Amino acid sequence: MSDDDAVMCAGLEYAFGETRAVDGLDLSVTTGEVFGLLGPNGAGKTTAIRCITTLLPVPAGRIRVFGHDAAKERMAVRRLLGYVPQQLSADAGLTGRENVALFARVFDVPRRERARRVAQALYAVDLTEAADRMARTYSGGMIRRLELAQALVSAPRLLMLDEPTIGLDPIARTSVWEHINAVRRATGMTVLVTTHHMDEADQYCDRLALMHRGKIRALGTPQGLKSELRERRGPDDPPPTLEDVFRDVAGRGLDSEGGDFRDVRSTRRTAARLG
Ligand SMILES: Nc1ncnc2c1ncn2[C@@H]1O[C@H](COP(=O)(O)OP(=O)(O)OP(=O)(O)O)[C@@H](O)[C@H]1O
Repeated sequence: MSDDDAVMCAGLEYAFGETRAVDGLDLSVTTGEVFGLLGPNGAGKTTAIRCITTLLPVPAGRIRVFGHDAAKERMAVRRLLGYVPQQLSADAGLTGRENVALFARVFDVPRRERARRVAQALYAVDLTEAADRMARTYSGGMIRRLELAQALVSAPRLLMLDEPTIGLDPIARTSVWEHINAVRRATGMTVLVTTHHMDEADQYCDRLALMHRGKIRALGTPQGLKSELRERRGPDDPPPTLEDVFRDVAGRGLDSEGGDFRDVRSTRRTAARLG
């Protein structure tokens, strides 16, 4: 761990009453990588992400973002990051451009640069043509890309995405990832993402942490995690998938509880807000 890391968490704890949502989390995210945080529902991923964004206080342990202490330098940390939460963050009654402009104001993008930066962010997610339409007319994939533009307008060094592709069809999922990667190539931005989709974690993340009951249980590259399990199981077994790695760590599969309900819940939440 070093202060050059984009994110460093040491001994992080966070409890809701009796529930120890994050329970001694040690984590470091290297500058420039796409880091995936995987885990079943309730593993503590969202809570950890919200502590790193400074939306939740840090009751025990330490978090540094590009060397800045999240407990003592909250504003410095906030200026460095863009955050796309699980919940809908776009306003249906505004156009795409107005939604992004709102974030530009909130994140203090200098007034004279705002129009250009808003247009740039919309262009980066392929929403230039739809920019002046009401967000309520957008598809689910377009809304997610709009939320990405909202997070990108402040030119963050660290982009944090909580389940960015939940409820999207495979084409829209690929499109969201292609836009994330294009911005990353252009800017060198670091990405910290939570996902339930093992195929996405495998394909798009440089490194993964498997989180279970508030702690990291396994850490490595997708290939490294699979190879390590293969070595333990022996060459006669079929080559393990990431799902197998997860089952080995957590005692059950990532998709074995609640996935469908979460998708429905998330989709309904989106529909209710935009409808
Ligand atoms: N506001 C809250 N009040 C009480 N308990 C909470 C609250 N938010 C989360 N929890 C609990 O903390 C634990 C961790 O939840 P968290 O949302 O961080 O997990 P997660 O890994 O992000 O799960 P999911 O994939 O469902 O979002 C769970 O047991 C959850 O029920």
